[in-house]
Amino acid sequence: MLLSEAKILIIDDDVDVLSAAKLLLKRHAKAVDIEKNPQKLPFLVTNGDYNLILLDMNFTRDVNSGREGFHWLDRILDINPAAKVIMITAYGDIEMAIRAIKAGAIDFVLKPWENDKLLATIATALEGGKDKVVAVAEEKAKDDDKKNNKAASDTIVATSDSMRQVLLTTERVASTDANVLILGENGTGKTQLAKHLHQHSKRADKPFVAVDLGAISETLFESELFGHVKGAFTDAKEDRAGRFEEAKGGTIFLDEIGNLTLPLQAKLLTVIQERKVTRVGSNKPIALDVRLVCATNMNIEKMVTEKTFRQDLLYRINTIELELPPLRDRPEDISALAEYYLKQYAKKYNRPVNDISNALVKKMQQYNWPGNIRELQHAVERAVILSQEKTLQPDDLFLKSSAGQPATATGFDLEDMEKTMIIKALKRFNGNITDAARELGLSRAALYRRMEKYGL
Ligand SMILES: Nc1ncnc2c1ncn2[C@@H]1O[C@H](COP(=O)(O)OP(=O)(O)OP(=O)(O)O)[C@@H](O)[C@H]1O
Repeated sequence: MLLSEAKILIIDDDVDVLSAAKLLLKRHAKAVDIEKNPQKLPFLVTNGDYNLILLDMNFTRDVNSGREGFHWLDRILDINPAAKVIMITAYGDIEMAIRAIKAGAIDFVLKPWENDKLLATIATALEGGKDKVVAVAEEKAKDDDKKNNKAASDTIVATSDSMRQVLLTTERVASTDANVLILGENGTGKTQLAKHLHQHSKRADKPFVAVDLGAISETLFESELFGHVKGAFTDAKEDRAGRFEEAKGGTIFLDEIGNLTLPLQAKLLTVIQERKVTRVGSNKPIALDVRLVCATNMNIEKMVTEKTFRQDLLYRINTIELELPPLRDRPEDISALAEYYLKQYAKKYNRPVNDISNALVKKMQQYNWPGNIRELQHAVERAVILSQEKTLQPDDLFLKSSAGQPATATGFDLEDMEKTMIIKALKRFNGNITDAARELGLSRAALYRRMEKYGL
C-alpha cells in the first residue's frame, strides 16, 4: 500500500514529538491521528482502521524500561495480530528495539529521527503487507506445535562432511530401539538431532518429550519424571503422570544428563533397568515403552573416572554415541547456516537483506563460536534486524566473545581506543549519530553496534 493512501496513528506522551511527526506525515499520508494517552489505544485500534501505528516505547518520562511500550504493543497485537506497529525508541535503546521486533513490531525508528529515514521506514512497512500476516501465521503455527507437544519439523542444515556423517548415522540408528547418547558443546544442535532421530524412527507419530535435567530441582525430580498420586505430598492435589509416562510409545529426551547427582543417577538407572516407573506415593509399577535419548555437553568419560557419573548408567544410556562437532570445526556449515538464517529472518522481519558479503563469511569462519549454532543464529537475527542494506557486511555482525582470537601484539587495547574515539566523536557532534558516524568513517548501523557493545 502507498503512503499517500495510508491512515496513520501516532502515540507518544511527548507533545513535541507528536506535533513534529504529524507535521511531517500529514504532507505524505492520507490521514494522521495523534494521541498522548496510551489508555485510548484499545478503542482507537478497534475503531480507527489504521494502516500503521507509530508507538512510543517509554511513556513515563523517567522510567526507561520500555516495559509500557511492550505492554501496549501486546495489546495492539491482541486486538489485531496483523497490525503494523513501528516503535519509537530512544537513542541507545537498540536492545529494546530488537526485542520489540521479536515481539511483533514491524520496525523501529530512533528519536530524534531523520525525516527521510522515517518516511522510508514507514513506506517499507506499508509495502510488506502479506509477509507480516504470513509471519504471524507461522509464529502461531509454531506456538500451536509447542502446545501440542509435537516435535517441530525443524530443518537440519548439514553441508560439512562431519555433519553429514552424523546425520547418516543418526538416520541409520533411528529405526532401531537402541538408547542413544548425544555429545556436543552447548548450542551444537543436540536437541535438534534428538528430534531428527525421533522423526526418522518408527515412533515418529508418538510423543517426543524433552526434559532439561539441569532445570529440575532435586526435590522435584521424581515427581516430574515418574509422576505422583494425589496426597503423595502437600502440593499433590491430584494424580499426575510423569514425563516418562507422557512419552508413552515415543521418545524421551533427557538433556544435560551429566548434571544429575549420584542419588538421582541411581533412581534413573533403576527405571531404565526395570523399564518400569512407579509414581511417587504409589506402589504400582507402570510398564514403560519409550526410546531413551540422552545428551550432555560434559566430558562424561572423565566424570566416570572421577566417580561423579556412574559407569553402569553410562553403559545403559550410550548403546550408540553420536558426537556433534563444534561449529568452529565445520566452516562449510557456518556459511550454510548463516545463509539459512538470513533468509528465514529476512522473511520473518520483512527486511531487504538477501546476501552475505565474502568478507563477512571470512570473519565468521575465523571466529570461534563458543555458543555454536545458537550464537550464530542470534547474531544473524540481530544483523538482519539492524541492517539497512541488501548485503550484510562484516560490521553488521556483532560477535560477543573474542575468546580464541589472536591477542593484539602491540600491548594497546584496541577496544579501549575505539571506545574513546567514539565518545569523543559523539561529544563533538552533541550525540548526532549521522555526523559522528561520518567523522569515524562508519555506517550508522556500525556505529550503533559499537555504542551498544561499549554500553554508550
Ligand atoms: N543443523 C542445524 N541446522 C539448523 N539449525 C540448527 C541446527 N542445529 C541446531 N540448530 C538450531 O540451533 C539452536 C540450538 O540447537 P539445540 O537447542 O538443538 O542445541 P543444543 O546442543 O541442544 O543446546 P544446549 O546444549 O544448550 O541444550 C536451535 O535454535 C536449533 O534449531
